[in-house]
Amino acid sequence: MALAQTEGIAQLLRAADPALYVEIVKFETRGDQDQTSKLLRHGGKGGAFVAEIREAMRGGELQAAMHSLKDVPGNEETPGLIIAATLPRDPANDALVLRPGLSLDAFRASKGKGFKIGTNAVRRAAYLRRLFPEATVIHFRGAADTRVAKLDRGDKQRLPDGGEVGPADALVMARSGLERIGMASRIVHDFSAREMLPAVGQGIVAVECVEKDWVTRGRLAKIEDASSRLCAEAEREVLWVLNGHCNSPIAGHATLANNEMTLTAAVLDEAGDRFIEVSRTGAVDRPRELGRAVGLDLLDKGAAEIIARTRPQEDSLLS
Ligand SMILES: NCc1[nH]cc(CCC(=O)O)c1CC(=O)O
Repeated sequence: MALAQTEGIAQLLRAADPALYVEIVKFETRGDQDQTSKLLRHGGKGGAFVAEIREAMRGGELQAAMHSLKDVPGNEETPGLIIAATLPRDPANDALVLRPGLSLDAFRASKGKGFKIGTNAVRRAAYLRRLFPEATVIHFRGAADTRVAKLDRGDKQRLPDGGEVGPADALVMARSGLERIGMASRIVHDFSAREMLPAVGQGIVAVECVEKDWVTRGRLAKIEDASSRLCAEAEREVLWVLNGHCNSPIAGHATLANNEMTLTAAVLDEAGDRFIEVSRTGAVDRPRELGRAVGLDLLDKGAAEIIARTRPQEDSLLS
């Protein structure tokens, strides 16, 4: 998935400047291969590996780095670096994939009863518990293609305590991720924002560079998508207001229409019992203001209480 996203950036850069030489440098993505808590302790998904890439940029070995915006923490300082481009947003929604042989009709008829649904994100797990209280939600690790392969093989998931669970009957993943690995044809249902609000930044690829590298910034400015930047700023402001220390599932999604922005954000508890959602519409050119207002609305409505009650998670908090 990371490679597909990076190739997308390279194509845009080459289209903007045909004379530009673009080389993709692959880092051994321990984050993708081995998503154990060992890595997550360094500060989020693949934290150790992101630090290596940033080091290489600061050292001048690389000019730019690709991130899924969703995986960039909302409260992290990255001195000297800047997100110089946000690419046009891919679909932000989550999607349902079924084990071959299972039908959506059967799933619908059962309302999830008897189904084991795998997902890698606390936000998706919380929404699934709300949507399908009778289904069993199981934590499904691994890179996107690994997760689909595990589903198809009927692999069991090993639990931290040594036990096993599964096999899974279904998976919930980002549509954009499935598209990037060429597996969109496996999607049987796209969740609407009403059913399952996406994670902040989901579907947006961000390009980071050294703040003072004006040559690179100039090149990246040419591939910047203004709408996706506006949405990203509004959504990420919500994270900022909720202060990142939040271990509860948070969702946030902005859309633009008629020169206005509508921002919806939610805080859930893991069990899916408690759920606060807020939506506001505002001026398109003041995304942070809107994000701030929505974040404060969430706090007013009791988000802080949900957040305080959620036990710390080692795993991805925001996805
Ligand atoms: N956490 C991993 C991750 N980071 C970004 C995406 C793809 C979605 C995107 O473009 O934001 C995924 C896969 C997933 O969540 O299923």
